[in-house]
Amino acid sequence: MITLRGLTKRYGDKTVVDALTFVVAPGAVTGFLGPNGSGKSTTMRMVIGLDWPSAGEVLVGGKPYAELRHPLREVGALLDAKSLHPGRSAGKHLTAMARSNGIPVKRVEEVLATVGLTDVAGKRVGQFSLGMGQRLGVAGALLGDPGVLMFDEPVNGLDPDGVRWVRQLMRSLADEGRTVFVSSHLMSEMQLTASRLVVIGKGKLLADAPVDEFIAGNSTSLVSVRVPVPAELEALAARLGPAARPGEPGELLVDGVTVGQVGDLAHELGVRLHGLAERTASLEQAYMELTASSVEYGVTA
Ligand SMILES: Nc1ncnc2c1ncn2[C@@H]1O[C@H](COP(=O)(O)OP(=O)(O)OP(=O)(O)O)[C@@H](O)[C@H]1O
Repeated sequence: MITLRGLTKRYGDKTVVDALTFVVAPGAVTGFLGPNGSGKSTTMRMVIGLDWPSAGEVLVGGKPYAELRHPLREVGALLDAKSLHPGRSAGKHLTAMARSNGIPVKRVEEVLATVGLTDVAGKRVGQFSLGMGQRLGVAGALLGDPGVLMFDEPVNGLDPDGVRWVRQLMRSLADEGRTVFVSSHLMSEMQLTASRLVVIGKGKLLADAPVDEFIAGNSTSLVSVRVPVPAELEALAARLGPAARPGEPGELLVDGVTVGQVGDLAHELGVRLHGLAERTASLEQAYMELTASSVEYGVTA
């Protein structure tokens, strides 16, 4: 479990993490979302003691990171996959990590196999592709077999196979009862991977909810109705009033009604339909609506 209580970080007069209070629970993948510069990496860095809070606290399994006796056995993190010694082999890198953290060296082979790098264990890290570097970072996070795992943009640079692999890995780690906290900008991927979401904007908490609840609460579902005859489309639109607005040519988008209600009304008016469907909101839509006012470097159309 990761517990944040009023966690705050200031750089000069800029507050980049602003009084965050939430709990990342075990047994689930929790997605950590927010626009560029919203403070996700800074928050994660404070969890593992790489940055000091200006105020508040963050606990891992009930303790501040500095008080953990065997930190790598409690919390594993992939924060910056590029911060590796380029001249060292993957195997040597992990062995050094294991030795300095009291982890049995036989774990190195196990985690190399888990991330699919066994065959390149002797290769120098400097020759690794971006995806291989990400896999090695994940291996490092898993090395101490920790109960808490944190990944900052883990699918960055991975091919579709790698993306699917990360998704399955995150889910299986959560199924084993671990706490999995993962940041990403890929909404469709988060929708598939996470069961809970924490969303921040300009350092402040915007949402902390199960994915389904988040989508339902931050987006509007619409009914799309397609009418081939323009006069009939107009008649239907007139009866629906302000709830209806034009979509694509020959389409109306209707707010706050069910598919059944629109179908019944069309029947009553003798309007012929070529399509009638519910447009369910995606996580991306819900996220865009929630964070619209928190985007720091956005462009206005
Ligand atoms: N060492 C530092 N000194 C001053 N400002 C910093 C420092 N580290 C981060 N910041 C600022 O803090 C803010 C939050 O940055 P952070 O990297 O945590 O955001 P993020 O949500 O991870 O962004 P991204 O999605 O782009 O990775 C940014 O405005 C950044 O410029």
